[in-house]
This record gives sequence, structure tokens and C-alpha cells, in this order.
Amino acid sequence: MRRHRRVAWAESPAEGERRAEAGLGGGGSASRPSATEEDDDDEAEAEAGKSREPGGVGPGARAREVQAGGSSGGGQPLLRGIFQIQKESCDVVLSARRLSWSPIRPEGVGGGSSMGQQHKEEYIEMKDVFSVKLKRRRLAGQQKGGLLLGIAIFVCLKKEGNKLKDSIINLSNLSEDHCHLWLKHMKEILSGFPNRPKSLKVFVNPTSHRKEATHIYYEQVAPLFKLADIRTDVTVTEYEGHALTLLKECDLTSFHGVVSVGGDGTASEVAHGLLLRAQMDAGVDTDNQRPPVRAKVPLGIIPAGSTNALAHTLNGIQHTLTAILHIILGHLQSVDMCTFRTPSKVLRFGFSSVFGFGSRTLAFAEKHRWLPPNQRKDFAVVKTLANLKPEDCELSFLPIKPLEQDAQENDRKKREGLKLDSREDWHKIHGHFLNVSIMAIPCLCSMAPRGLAPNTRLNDGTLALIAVRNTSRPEFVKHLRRYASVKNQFSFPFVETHIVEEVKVCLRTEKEDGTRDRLNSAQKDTYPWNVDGDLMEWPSEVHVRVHPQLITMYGRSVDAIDHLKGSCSCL
Ligand SMILES: Nc1ncnc2c1ncn2[C@@H]1O[C@H](COP(=O)(O)OP(=O)(O)OP(=O)(O)O)[C@@H](O)[C@H]1O
Repeated sequence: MRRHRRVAWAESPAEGERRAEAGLGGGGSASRPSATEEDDDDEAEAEAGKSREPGGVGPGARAREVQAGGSSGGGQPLLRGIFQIQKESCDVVLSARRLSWSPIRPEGVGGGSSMGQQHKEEYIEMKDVFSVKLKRRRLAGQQKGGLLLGIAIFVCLKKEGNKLKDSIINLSNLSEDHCHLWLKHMKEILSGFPNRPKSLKVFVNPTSHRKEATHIYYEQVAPLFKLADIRTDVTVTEYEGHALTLLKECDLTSFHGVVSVGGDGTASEVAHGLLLRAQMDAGVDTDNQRPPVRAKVPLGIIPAGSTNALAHTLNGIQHTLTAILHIILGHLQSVDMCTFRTPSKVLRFGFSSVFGFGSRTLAFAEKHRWLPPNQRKDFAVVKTLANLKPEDCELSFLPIKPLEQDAQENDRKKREGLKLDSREDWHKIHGHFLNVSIMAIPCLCSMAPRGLAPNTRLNDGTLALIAVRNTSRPEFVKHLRRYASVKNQFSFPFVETHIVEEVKVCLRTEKEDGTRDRLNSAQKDTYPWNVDGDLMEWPSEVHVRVHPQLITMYGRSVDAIDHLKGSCSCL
């Protein structure tokens, strides 16, 4: 009868030899997860091994030809030793920046390496390593001990199109002392990276999209957080607004970050809660006009909703593993947010908003939540298009000027004795608008790969105001279709775009004498707004203001957005 062998990763004997990884080839190095050596009964270990890069890191690692005898670019060596990597004996060097290795070749006739003066050195940057574990072989059912095989190094690799993947390098060596010494040094290096979270508060929305967020969290996210030694406190939300209620009450001081697992609505609710919490902690009255204080802890988003524009924009891709690895590695970026308010009170913190067609469509979809998500959205678009109706409104906005222009303007004002902070720069447009988008971030999504607002960036302190005036239905559909294509969606005579810092949206009504006036903001009627994919019912006057870099988020700014910004002809 075949004896099952299990290969497990342990911290160290003293730390209880916690198993974190399985399904890795026993004895070999940088080897592919091997089903034949796994225990069938250990789900967590088997799952953790599933996403690993076939063949380990070897073929995917950055390889450099370096002069023989030199470990270039890695800084001062901390340790040097011999391990087997991919079945070859290697000379391995650890420095604070790099782990590098090169195969040990038999000496040639002339005393040099058989490879000549050059030998192949491969390396990984320690900033890309997210976990190190001892690797042991255990028998089926064995919980502790086992034959030490070496050290497993879990590393993040950059792939095409902003994608990140995890992979493993196996350093094989049977000596306990040798492996423990290397493990200790590597762990010290990893603990020196300041932004990596050790403790996270996690909100999972079980109702997002097709109700798969809980599965995504426990099957894909939790095993990697565990592998990276991140403690978690998980709340599976029970009702709409649950995350917000908890954030207003709970003490966040013991957490290094907060993670939302769900769609844009959940992420936006958590961001709103973090900012409300920050204002409460700082004793700031959110309803006065003072700028809000920044959120105290970073927010990470694991995409599990139907649109996931926030996660897509943060990472340049909608990919669960990429989002997880950015959080584990502590890749942080500052992101602009808006306040949405009436003249007297803050309604919400958010990233993006749509009024008109975009909010009517969402309102229709919400009324038909019993339909499957994709059908619901398509149905809502068709129905809202069939009843296409413009909004009569006045848009006042404060445009953002280039800095030099501001300087000249300020000089002129000084010469003429005018106040520098006068609000005379407010611009006004009014009329019938089919759709008004006000966005602090570009909002990349599968329907709009260039972004719903490619004329703003994640953290440039600007709002994109995109106002679509009344037009025929076929022309409006043509404009909508452009979002999915490479053509400029704004090059229509009925679309105008502005880069602004603040917008006031006031609904108007026709008076008896035929003139038009703003609706009284004190009246009780409300109108639908789409804020980050969530439906809001707000009064007839809403002010939207951008607050540069108000929140820190896990993820990486994307080259693609810079590229799109450069190539966008709409501005
Ligand atoms: N247990 C729950 N029951 C009902 N609603 C919930 C629950 N937990 C959270 N919510 C609410 O569900 C709303 C929508 O969730 P979310 O945005 O994550 O999913 P989605 O609509 O499928 O995705 P997307 O916004 O990306 O299209 C959020 O406003 C959130 O407050």
C-alpha cells in the first residue's frame, strides 16, 4: 500500500511548527505542487498550494549575467551558504535587499568554471518576498516534527498587464541549524518593511454580485493572509450599512488596515465609515466647511462585486490575487475622495458620482434585485433608455487652473488690490442634461477600459465633470458605446468636460411666467444619485468637492493610467 507523504511548512519548532503550505514537491527544489504527495484530508494546505506558479520561481525569476565571483547590486551580504535549488547546488547570498544564487560548477581544466568567466546569477528582491517557512516532510496525520527539507520562500512576481502572481523558491538543505539561521535573518528583513500589515479588520459582503464574496475570502484570501502571518478580525455583514455601523463604533487602533471584500458599494461604504470615524476621533464637525481629516488606516479592496471599478482603478486590473498581494506587501497609495453635501450637511464621502441616466438606471436595477445581476443591469439600461429623460439643472463649478496661470492671476489681483480668494471664478452652465458625472478617480471597469473619467487621476486633486446635454436617443447611445471602444467618448457636440475642484448641482423648475428657477432646497423631494455604484436619494441641491489624497489605499498606481492620461484627446 502506498504511504502518503505530506510536505508541510513550519515556522520553527519553537513556534509550534505551524503548517502553512502543502502540495510542494518533497526533496526537490523550486518544484511544482505535487498532488501525489499531498494529504487529501488537508483542505487549507491543498488550497494554499493551488495558485502557485508552476515550476517555482526559477524560470520566472529575474536572471542576470554577472561577472564571476561578484554578487552585484544586492548590498552588503548578510549570509552566504550552500542550498540546492532546482536540484542544483547553489552558492546563495542573502543581503537586506536581495536573495541571489548561482549554480556551483565543477572546475574546468584551467581551474576556472566550466561555464567560462560568466556564470548565471538569479535573484529575487526581498521587498517582493511575503513569507518564509521551514519545509518539512510529514507522514499522513502527523502534526508536528518531520524531516526538515529546507526553506520555502514565497515571492510575488510581476506579470503582464499589472498582474501579480505568487510563487515559491525552495532552498533545500537538511541542516536544522543552517536553515534556522537563514530563516531568522530572512524574517528579520521582512519585519523591517514598514507598511506591511500585521493585523487587519475585514468586512465581507455575502450578498455582493453572485454571493461569492464569502467563498472568495475563505478560499483565496484567508490562506494567503495566514501564510503572511497577518492576524484578521472578520465580519460577514448582515445588512446594508452594517460595516458603517461597526466602523462608527469599533476601536481601530489595533489594526494596521481595513479590507473590504465585495463590490464598489461595500468598498465605498467602508471608505465612508473610515472617514467618518477619523472625523469623530479628531473631534471635527463634518457638517462645517472645514476640510476633513485623512482616514487613519489604509483600505484594501478585494474585488467580489459585479463592477469592481474601485479595485480595477487602484490596481490597473480586476484580479483577486493581485489585490491580495498588494495588501500583504503593503503597497500604499494616496487617493482623492469627495464630500457630497447639501448647503448645511455632509451626506457622504465617496469617489465617484453620476446623476441622470446613470442614477436612474441604478434606481431601476435596485427595484429589480430579484433578477440575476447581469440581466438586471442590461434590463435597467434598456428600460431607462426607452424612457430617456433629461434633468433640468444648473451646474456651478470651480475650474482648476494650471499653477502658472494661477500665479499670473494672483499677481494681477494683487496689483489691482483684489482679494485673492474671491469666488468670482465660479462658472455656470444650465439647461437639460441627460447625464452628469462627477469623478475624483478614473473608474476603470470592463465596460470602460479607458475609464469612465480618463481625464482625472487617482490622486491629482481634481474632479472630472462630464456633462451630457440633451440629445437624440441614437446620439446618446453612440456616446455610451464609445466608453467600451478606443474612441474618445467625449468628442460629441453635446458632451462637455471640465477639470474642477468643486461642483454644485441644483435642479431647476419652470415658473408660471415661463422662466426657470432653482428648486427650493428645503423641499422634501429627493432625487436618485449613483455614488460608487450605490443608490442615494438626495435633495435638489448637492455640492461635490474634491479632497486631495484623503485616504490611503492598498494597491499600486498604474502606468496604464499615466499612458491613458497622456493619450486622451478629450482635453
Ligand atoms: N448582508 C447584507 N445584506 C444586504 N445588503 C448588504 C449586506 N451587506 C452589505 N450590503 C450592502 O450591499 C450593497 C451592494 O454591495 P456591493 O457593491 O458589494 O455588491 P454589488 O452591487 O454586487 O457590486 P458592484 O457595486 O461592484 O456592482 C452595499 O451597499 C452594502 O451596504
